[in-house]
Amino acid sequence: MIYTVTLNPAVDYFLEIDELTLGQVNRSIGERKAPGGKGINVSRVLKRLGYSSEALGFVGGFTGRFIEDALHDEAIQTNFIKVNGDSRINVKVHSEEETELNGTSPEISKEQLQQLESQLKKLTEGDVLVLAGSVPTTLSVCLYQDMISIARKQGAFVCLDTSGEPLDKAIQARPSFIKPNHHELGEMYGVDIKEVQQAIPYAKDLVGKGIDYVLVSFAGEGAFLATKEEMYFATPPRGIVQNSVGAGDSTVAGFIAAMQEGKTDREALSFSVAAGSATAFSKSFCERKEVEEFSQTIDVKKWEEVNVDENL
Ligand SMILES: Nc1ncnc2c1ncn2[C@@H]1O[C@H](COP(=O)(O)OP(=O)(O)OP(=O)(O)O)[C@@H](O)[C@H]1O
Ligand SMILES: O=P(O)(O)OC[C@@]1(O)O[C@H](CO)[C@@H](O)[C@@H]1O
Repeated sequence: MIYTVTLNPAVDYFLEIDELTLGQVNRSIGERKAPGGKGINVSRVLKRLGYSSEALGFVGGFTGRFIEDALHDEAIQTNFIKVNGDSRINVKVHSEEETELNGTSPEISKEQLQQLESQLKKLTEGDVLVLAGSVPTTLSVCLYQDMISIARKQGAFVCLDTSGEPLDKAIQARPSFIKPNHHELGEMYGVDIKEVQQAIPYAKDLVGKGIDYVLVSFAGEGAFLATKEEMYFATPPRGIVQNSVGAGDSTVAGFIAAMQEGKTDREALSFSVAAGSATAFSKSFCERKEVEEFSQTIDVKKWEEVNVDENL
């Protein structure tokens, strides 16, 4: 079974605004609401790719009910732990640029955290656990690290997509797969990564630390996958970005779907990038058909075959 954990789910409130002006009343010309948070997005994209998963994490209040109902409407199983406060509302403004306003988490008690721990202790060999999104500031930065240790002990394959201190700590517990973007990778090593080739030694270092798959994404510039055996680079398709919210989560979901299908590492990278780009080019999330079509057109090379001057 695939489980996704979102510690801090959200109602994503998308507003389209012609020209956003700070300090003024801005009126939207279009809006929509969706259940959000990175783990939840992974569950939603997995569903579109043909895979069931169970969404775990903490929800509360009227926003929490909206999140659960919306997921059930999409036939996604949930087993959320209920908290007293309201789940946050994250505002995503689409104007000349994309601007995101993300809220904080409702309070989560020790008992509620213990319930999550009990859920993880029920994982079994062959399960996939996805830990994605920020850790609420009231919780320990070591939370993901602790969760990974439990899940790995149970024999689960653990995918992690987070940033900052929780990511630094979590690496020590050796997740099976991580997907930092180039800024997040740079942050881990205290460097500013501007070009793909700069990221290579850091990705290799992470593989050396025992992470089986390190997928580094560079938005429209490409993505590479480092494993013990090989390093592949994929050039994403070209298109018009409609909405980048959830593109990274789609990349994670694409990788998990590819693994479930027994695809090779090269194919898995192409499928993940296809899913990320198909989401970036759509108003909402990718659909399986377009991911398959993009995946056929994506050029994946072994890193040593990449001509940096020609390809980057
Ligand atoms: N301009 C673009 N053109 C094509 N594909 C894109 C573009 N931007 C993002 N993508 C796709 O989305 C994937 C993830 O993008 P990115 O590197 O920005 O990750 P991220 O920062 O985790 O994403 P997010 O914006 O969801 O947080 C890329 O690997 C690529 O497949
Ligand atoms: O505040 P976090 O947990 O870092 O990110 C939350 C979030 O911005 O990430 C998703 C897109 O990846 C959105 O659905 C959600 O609002």
